[in-house]
This record gives sequence, C-alpha cells and structure tokens, in this order.
Amino acid sequence: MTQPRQKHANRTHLPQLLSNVPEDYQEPVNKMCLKMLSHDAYGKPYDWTAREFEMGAHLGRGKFGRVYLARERHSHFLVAMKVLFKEELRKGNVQRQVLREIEIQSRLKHPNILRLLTWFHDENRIYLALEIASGGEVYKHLRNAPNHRFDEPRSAKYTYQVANALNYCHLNNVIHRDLKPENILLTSTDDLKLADFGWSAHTPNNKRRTLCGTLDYLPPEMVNNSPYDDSVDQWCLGILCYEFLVGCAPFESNSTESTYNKIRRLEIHYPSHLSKGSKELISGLLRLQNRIGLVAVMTHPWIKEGMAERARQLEALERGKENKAKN
Ligand SMILES: Nc1ncnc2c1ncn2[C@@H]1O[C@H](COP(=O)(O)OP(=O)(O)OP(=O)(O)O)[C@@H](O)[C@H]1O
Repeated sequence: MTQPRQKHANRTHLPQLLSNVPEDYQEPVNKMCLKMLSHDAYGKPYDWTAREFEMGAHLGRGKFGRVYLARERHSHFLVAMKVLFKEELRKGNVQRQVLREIEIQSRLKHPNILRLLTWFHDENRIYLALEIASGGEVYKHLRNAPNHRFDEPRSAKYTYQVANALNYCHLNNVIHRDLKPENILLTSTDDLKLADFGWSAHTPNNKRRTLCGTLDYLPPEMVNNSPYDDSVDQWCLGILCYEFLVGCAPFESNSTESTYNKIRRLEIHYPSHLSKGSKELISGLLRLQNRIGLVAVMTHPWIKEGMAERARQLEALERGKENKAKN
C-alpha cells in the first residue's frame, strides 16, 4: 500500500530545512519553526483573526488599502499584511476581483509568485497575510537605476524568473494579463515575486508616467478587441524585458490612439546599446502570432549567459560587503 503524501513538515524535517539557513540565524529560526509546528493552525484549517498579529511598520499603500509589516504573536513569523477596507472595495466595485485574486493567489505556490499565506476578515476589513518582499516594487528599482534601466545580466535574470512564474501559471490555467514592473516585487535576495493577480488588470493605475498609462503593455489582440489566450503574457514579458533594458516601454506615446497604432503596427525602436541576443528574444515575444514559448525563453542563450553573469555580479557584491565588514 502506498503511504499518503506528507503535506506538512514535522520536527524530523527541521535539520534539513535549517541546512539553508546561515549559521548565525539557525537558533532563532529553529525556535520559530518549533513554535509554528506547535501552533493550532499548523496543517489544519484555522480561523485566523487580526488579534493574532502585531502590526508594525507601514510598507506601502495601494488603491484600496495599506500594507504593514506584521508579526504572528505565537511564532513571531513575519508577514506583509495587506489590509483592505470593505467599504472602499464596495465603492470601487471591485469585490469580485478581490475574491478572484484571493482564490487564484492562494492556490499558486511558486518561488517567483508572491505567496498568500492566509486571509481573513472582520466587519470592516479584509486582511491578506502575504510573504514579505522587502525590496518593494521593481518599478521603484528601475526608476532609481542609472538611466532608469537595468544592465543586461540583471534584465536577463529577472526575465527568466518572470517567465518561470508565468509558465507555472499557464500550467495551472491562470493568465496573469497585467504584467508590469509595478506588479512585481523584489526580495532581499534579488529574486522577483509576481503579485497582483486578476485584479489590477481592471483597475487603472495612476502611477505610470505616460498619459496612456497601463496601455503600454496591452497586446495587439486586446487593442483590437479580438479573442486572446495565454500568449498575451508572452507579449507582456517582451514589453517588460524591453522596459528593463531601455527604461521605458516600446510603444510609449503621448496619446492613447498613437500608442494603439504603434502596437498594431509593431513599431519598435531598438536602441543601439541592446545586444543581438536581447533583441532576438524581445522580437520573438513581440509578435502578432507564434510568440516564443516560455520554456524557450528560459533556455534562450541570452538568458542563460545573463543569469550566469548576474550570479557572478552578486557574488562579487557579497565579497565586497564581507571585506568592508572585516576592515
Ligand atoms: N508582500 C509585500 N512585501 C513588501 N512590501 C509590499 C508587499 N506587498 C505590497 N508591498 C508594498 O506596499 C505597496 C502597496 O501594495 P499594494 O499591493 O496594496 O499596492 P498596489 O498593487 O500598488 O495597489 P493596487 O493593487 O491597489 O493598485 C507596494 O507598492 C509595496 O511597496
């Protein structure tokens, strides 16, 4: 008879789980894990309430609520708590979108997708306990980068991680549809987390810098009001990769009509600093049809070389920090 698959770790798994934790943190992490294992909620359905979390620093503000650093009182596990006001959701007529986001995000489990750990509500608010991505929005990092753009290795790594997350989504019949640097968060370990599922797709975002705002990422089939499938995400990945490398989206323009026309005509200008490999990848994604598949993106030579170089860059940065600490 086959054993039922073990869904939750237990004490015997701790040494293995802790093997990736730096030595200095092993003891507190071990303590926290033991507290988590002994919590009534561990591995069972549980009715969480806001009382079980201590709210801390304000991490950011969205259209319908605020995000705080929060600590679960029993285990001291830290989360990013997104607090949404029901009244505001009602006024914005986005209750259904929020519920869809919760439903989708709670079943997606992937290293490059922001985990929704649990959610609950009270009379006035909905609380989403999210994994922490302490770097915040990739958009902010792009704005702060020299010339508002990332170098090729960093762009290649980020493009790979987004492709990996989207591939997982597609395998689970989810189309993101709203890819853009504002909907991607960065962790302290330079890893990307896709966020905002099926929700901000319908909420205009006033943070983008051009008049036409989020139109910059619209694929031609959506511009033409034609039926579309999951390859819309490949289009958006092409726009995202271009924006990482160039600092603005390829079809940005000062009027909606002009952006639409540029998208329809595939009017793309590739600046001379772009490498042959990056142009090849972007043009394979920004096609009307037969866009490069996500697995092919992940194994593209420009992506592979860039990722290896980004790993070397990060190692060098780490060595630099260690040397500084020694001196
Ligand atoms: N998991 C997280 N970890 C760290 N910071 C976060 C996290 N989630 C959100 N934030 C911060 O809080 C800000 C607001 O997040 P939120 O998701 O509410 O905003 P948004 O996507 O801009 O809003 P909306 O979806 O309402 O348009 C983000 O810009 C980010 O800086």
